[in-house]
Amino acid sequence: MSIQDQQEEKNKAADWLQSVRWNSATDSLDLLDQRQLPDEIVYLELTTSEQVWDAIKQLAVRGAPAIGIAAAYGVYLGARDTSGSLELLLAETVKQCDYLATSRPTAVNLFWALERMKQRATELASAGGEPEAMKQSLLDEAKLIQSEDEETCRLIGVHALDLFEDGMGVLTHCNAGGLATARYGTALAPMYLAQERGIHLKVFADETRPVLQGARLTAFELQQAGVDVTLICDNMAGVVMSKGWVQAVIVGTDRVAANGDVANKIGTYSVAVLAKAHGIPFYVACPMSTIDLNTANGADIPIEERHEDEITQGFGKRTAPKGVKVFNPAFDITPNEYVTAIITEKGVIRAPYHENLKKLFE
Ligand SMILES: CSC[C@H]1O[C@H](OP(=O)(O)O)[C@H](O)[C@@H]1O
Repeated sequence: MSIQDQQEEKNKAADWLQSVRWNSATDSLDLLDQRQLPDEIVYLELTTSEQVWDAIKQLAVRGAPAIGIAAAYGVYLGARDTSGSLELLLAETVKQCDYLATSRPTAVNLFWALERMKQRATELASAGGEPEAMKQSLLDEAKLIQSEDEETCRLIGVHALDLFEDGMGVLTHCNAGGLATARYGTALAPMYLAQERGIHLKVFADETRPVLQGARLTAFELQQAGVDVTLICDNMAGVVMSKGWVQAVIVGTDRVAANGDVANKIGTYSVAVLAKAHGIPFYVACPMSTIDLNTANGADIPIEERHEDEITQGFGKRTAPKGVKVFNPAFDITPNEYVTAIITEKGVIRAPYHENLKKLFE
C-alpha cells in the first residue's frame, strides 16, 4: 500500500480530531471548522481553491502547518479541472499556488507548502506523461505533506519531552496543538506524549484574545485527552508565574527568522518577557518548515492585521463603542534573546541561533 493510501486509511480510522482530511469517497477536502469549536464539531466539504482560501482567511482552518496542508490540497482542487497539455496544467497549478499564497501573510508554512507543490508540478511536467496522472501526483503530494507533518510533530514531542519533568507546570499561549497541525501539534505534542507515558504535566492555557484559540481549542484538545489543563486569561500569566506554578513555557510559532526571532500569536512576546523576569525557560516548538532562513530577523516578518470586529464584537457581542480606533495585529515578534531553545523534529536548537539554525539545514 502506498504512503498516500496508508494516509487515507489512517484518515478514515482516525481516533483523533483531524483539522484537515482528504475524502476520497467524495473527492473533496473535509475541513474541521475551528470557528465552531468547542461547541460543535462541524466538517466543511470543500471542492474549490476559493473555498480553501476563504477557510484559511476566516480561520476555519488555522495554525501554520494546518494552513500549509489545507493550501496544498487547495492547489489540487484548483487545478484538477484543467484540460489540455501538461504545460497548461503546470501553468494553472502555479496560478493556484500564487492565489492561495494571498490568504494570510505570516505563517511561512503556507508558502513552504505552496512552493513544494510548485516544485512537484514542475518536476511532473518536465517528466512528461498524461495530465490526469500529474493531477493524481499533485494530490499525492498534498497527502504526503500531511503524513510527513504528523511524524514531524511526533518527533518534536519526543525532543520537547526531554525538557520536562513529572509534576512540572507548563504554560502555553494560543493553540499549537493537533488542531494546528496534522496531529499532535508542536507545543502541545510533549503534553500528549507525557500523557501516554504517565508523566503528569500541569498545563496553564492562556485564553489568547481576541480569537480565543487557547480557550476554545487548546483547553478543548487537552481536556479531551485527559491532560491536566487550567484555563487562564492572558493577563493572569504573570501571577501564575509569580506563584511558582510555572516551570516552563512552550509555544508554537508561525515563522522563525534566520536569527531566531519568533513570530507567534499576539501576546507571545509579553509571555516571553514575563518568563524571563521570572527565570522561567521559554521554549518554541516548530517543524523545520517554519524556519525561514530567507528572512533575516523578526522586523522583516510580515504581521497580519485583522478586522477590528475580532476585538470590538468578538463572537457577536459588542464589547466596545462603535467607531473606536482599533489595532488588531494577529502576531507579534519575540526577539531571540528571550528564546531559551527552539525544538524541532531534528532536536533542540539553542543560541547562537543564526549559526545553529543554518546548521540544521546543512
Ligand atoms: C503550530 S502553528 C500554531 C500557531 O498558529 C497560530 O496562529 P493562528 O491561530 O492565527 O493561525 C498561533 O500563532 C500558533 O502558535
